[in-house]
Amino acid sequence: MHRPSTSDPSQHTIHSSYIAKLTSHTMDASTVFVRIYDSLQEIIRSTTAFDVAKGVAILWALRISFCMARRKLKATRLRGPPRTSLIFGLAKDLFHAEDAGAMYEAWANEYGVAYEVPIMLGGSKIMLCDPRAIAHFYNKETRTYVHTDFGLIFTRKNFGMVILCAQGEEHRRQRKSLSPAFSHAAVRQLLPVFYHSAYKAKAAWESLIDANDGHSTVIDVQNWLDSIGLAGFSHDFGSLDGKTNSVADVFTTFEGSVPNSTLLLLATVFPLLTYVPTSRGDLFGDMNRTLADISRKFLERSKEEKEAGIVDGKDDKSIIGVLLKAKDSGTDVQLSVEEILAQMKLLIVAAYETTSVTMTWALLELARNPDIQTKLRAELLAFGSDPTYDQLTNNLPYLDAVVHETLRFHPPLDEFVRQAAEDDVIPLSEPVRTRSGRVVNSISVTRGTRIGISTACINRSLAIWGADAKVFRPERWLEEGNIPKKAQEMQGYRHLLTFIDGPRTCLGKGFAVAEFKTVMFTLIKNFVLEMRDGPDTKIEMTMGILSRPRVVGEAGTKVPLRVRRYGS
Ligand code: HEM
Repeated sequence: MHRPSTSDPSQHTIHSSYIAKLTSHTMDASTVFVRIYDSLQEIIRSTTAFDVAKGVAILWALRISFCMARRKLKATRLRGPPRTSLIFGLAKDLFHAEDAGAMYEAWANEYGVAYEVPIMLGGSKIMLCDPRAIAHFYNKETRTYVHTDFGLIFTRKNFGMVILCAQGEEHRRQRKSLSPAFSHAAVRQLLPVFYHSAYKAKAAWESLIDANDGHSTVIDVQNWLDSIGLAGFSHDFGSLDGKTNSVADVFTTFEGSVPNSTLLLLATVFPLLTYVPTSRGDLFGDMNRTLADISRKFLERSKEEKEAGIVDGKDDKSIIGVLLKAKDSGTDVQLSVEEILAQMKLLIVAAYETTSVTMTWALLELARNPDIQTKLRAELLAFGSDPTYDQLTNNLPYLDAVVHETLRFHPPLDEFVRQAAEDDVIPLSEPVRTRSGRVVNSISVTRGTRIGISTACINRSLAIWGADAKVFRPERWLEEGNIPKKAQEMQGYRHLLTFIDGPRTCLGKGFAVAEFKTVMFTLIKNFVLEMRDGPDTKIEMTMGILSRPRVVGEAGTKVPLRVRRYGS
């Protein structure tokens, strides 16, 4: 069908005749409304995709010019690295970098603890590498500093209305309803579930060794789905039994699927591009459907069990049990069924991917640092039987040190970008020099400014963690006064930003640390790990849902280690 463009003069005549009709008579309100509606319909009908694109481009250019003008007038203009591309700024260089944290650290050394990085289409983001600035930022999260439009659209598209994209009061409400599932008391009750999973891994590894020569074998160690399956949903995903299952299948499909960087980076400026079909987008779609299906089944099964009196609602401490209680609570923190389903999908991904990547790194570090592994095993063997929750927390200092050194050295989520919802002044603990050469102790930012924090940079920074920051050295957590003053100024969980800080700090960090320690206790006590191809084996980063380590030359995300039964 022929669709006339708005540049067609006849169309302008139609519009002006409508307006003339609207203004030349005295009409009642409903007639005016109908005519406005009709004229809007007419305009929409006569608008082509090209017109829409033109309109969006003009609006976008106006918005950028307005923001830039405001920034010029009100914001502190910081120094920073030059752009390498007119279109992408430095965004592509950072996207493809093996260690973006190291790039941010080098720029902090050159330009100071707050600096500006050019990104897409003339935009920029301010990076904060200063404890005082970061504490201020996290104090104001969810109100002054909020998700970028892209972050919101991406999360909503892939998970729905989950806590990750809620802001302000809505975030507080969702957090209050989820918190009971993650209290110390709740995690303490989940400990037997974590041990059950760890023992299943142990049994699986033993059978693999027995099937080989009875002493050792090579095992790909990235396989940890059961814990979250059991603890979160009173459900055994069964991946350690070697059964196939749809959740594990979905995660596996992401192995090696690299996002289209151009499209992804453009979507940070034009968030609607998130909806352009891509093969990775299809994987997210599949994941979403599978997780929605599984979550719905969990929900139905839990309801049936509760109704049949199999599980006492009061005693069901699994995450789904707590979510169901929130649904039925009748209080202001009540969650709708759709919200529960969305949170469940998010939790499966948030809990599984992050914990699994971190544990893989821990096993890798122990395999390439045999002295640390031997020292850890000595502590675990001396302790003897399986520790309780309190003993895991207080009585195994070297295990605690290994876990926290892994969290410091390998944060699975390595950068966060938010945008200012209002103008603000960010205080600094040390002065920086601006573009005009002024020395300032605080920086003014205007509404819309993007603010970035690189966890990888902060956690491994020489300026913050001292001369041995780039070495995996658990001892730093044990020696009196060994955490440098600058690192101590860094708030967050044990001075780390791995779980970020403020109102959005990871709800599952107690869960993750307890699970991590239980698994390490069981496996390192019973097995000796070595790099399959010797201590110099190269590791590289690849993509799963998050970026993950793999041994160079392996397919997918494989980390094959030689696993020997301890004492054999
Ligand atoms: C080593 C493991 C983990 C790491 C490093 C980690 C890290 C994080 C980080 C950085 C955030 C903030 C994300 C953002 O605001 O953009 C977060 C949020 C969250 N995490 Fe974790 N996480 C881990 C494990 C878990 C586990 C095991 C669970 C649940 C069982 C969990 C549940 C959550 C939830 C519900 C949020 C949203 C909190 C909110 O928005 O208020 N996480 N996590």
